[in-house]
Amino acid sequence: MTPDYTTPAIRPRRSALFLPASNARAVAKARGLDADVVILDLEDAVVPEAKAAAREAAVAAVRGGGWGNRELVVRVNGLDTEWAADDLSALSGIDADAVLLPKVSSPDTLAQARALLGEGPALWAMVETARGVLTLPAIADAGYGLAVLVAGTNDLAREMRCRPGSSRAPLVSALTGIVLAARAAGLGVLDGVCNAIGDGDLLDAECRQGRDLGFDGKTLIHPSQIAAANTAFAPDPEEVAWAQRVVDAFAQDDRGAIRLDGRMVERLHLEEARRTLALAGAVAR
Ligand SMILES: CC(C)(COP(=O)(O)OP(=O)(O)OC[C@H]1O[C@@H](n2cnc3c(N)ncnc32)[C@H](O)[C@@H]1OP(=O)(O)O)[C@@H](O)C(=O)NCCC(=O)NCCSC(=O)C[C@H](O)C(=O)O
Ligand SMILES: [Mg+2]
Repeated sequence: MTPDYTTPAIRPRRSALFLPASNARAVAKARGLDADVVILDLEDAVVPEAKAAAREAAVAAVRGGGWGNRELVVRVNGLDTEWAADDLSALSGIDADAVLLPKVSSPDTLAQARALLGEGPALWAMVETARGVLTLPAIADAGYGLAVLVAGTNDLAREMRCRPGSSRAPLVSALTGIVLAARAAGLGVLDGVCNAIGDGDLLDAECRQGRDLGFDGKTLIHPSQIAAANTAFAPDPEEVAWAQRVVDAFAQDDRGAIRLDGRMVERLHLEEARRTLALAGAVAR
């Protein structure tokens, strides 16, 4: 039977922390951090001379356990590089939650990766090439155990030759496209990284923007960024209180649309409210 890689229950993915798999100190530290997802990187954060050692370290880190409820993901090198086949075969059959593929520009990349990986971890795909953005529906619908799309804003900005600035305006249409493709295919979706370590205002603004665009969470590069993402991508107390009021109101009134606090509320809002409560409950757990 083909494994079901989609996530039936709500799984918070507010914060997804990248770290080089070659950095033993960071790997040890990550086991105690409050990130929902830890991504051990074999790609851009690891220099060519360290690729083999990083791969061994990633496998050892997965096998070593101690990750608690965090989702553990390994980002492999691009399928067109000399390292990808070894990365994927080393990860086949081990207990990572997912393998993150960089620079996915077509469904073929997912097919090739799945063939090398065999059954096992889900696939997550980075959308960070112009071609990848233009091919989004086919990628998102391709199957092969694809569970999450991840925006790669650094590579995308480089390819587009745009200047995102603090508003990220030049990237917004691509970010929206990534969210739309993920939602249409029932996938999770994560925003790109904020490179400015120590600029709390910029990080907060990017987190709010990502949340408002519809992302589930944000990829991060430093432990100091986790708290901001965890706060921004969790329902706040007012949202939770409103969601509970919507659920309670529909329990008393079975019409399709009702009036609550001077606003029209429909059954679609009830679904949304139930999701908010489920996410808040999952975060609390
Ligand atoms: C960016 C860094 C290189 C900064 O490193 P450094 O200045 O050494 O950090 P600190 O001195 O502030 O570190 C303090 C302690 O925290 C640990 N640490 C640092 N970063 C991490 C981390 N990401 N995860 C876990 N722990 C971390 C340090 O080890 C220190 O610990 P201790 O000594 O015990 O106190 C560095 O932060 C870093 O390497 N970040 C991750 C870089 C990375 O993975 N990049 C690739 C992914 S992003 C990407 O590729 C984007 C995408 O593809 C796109 O195209 O957009
Ligand atoms: Mg990238």
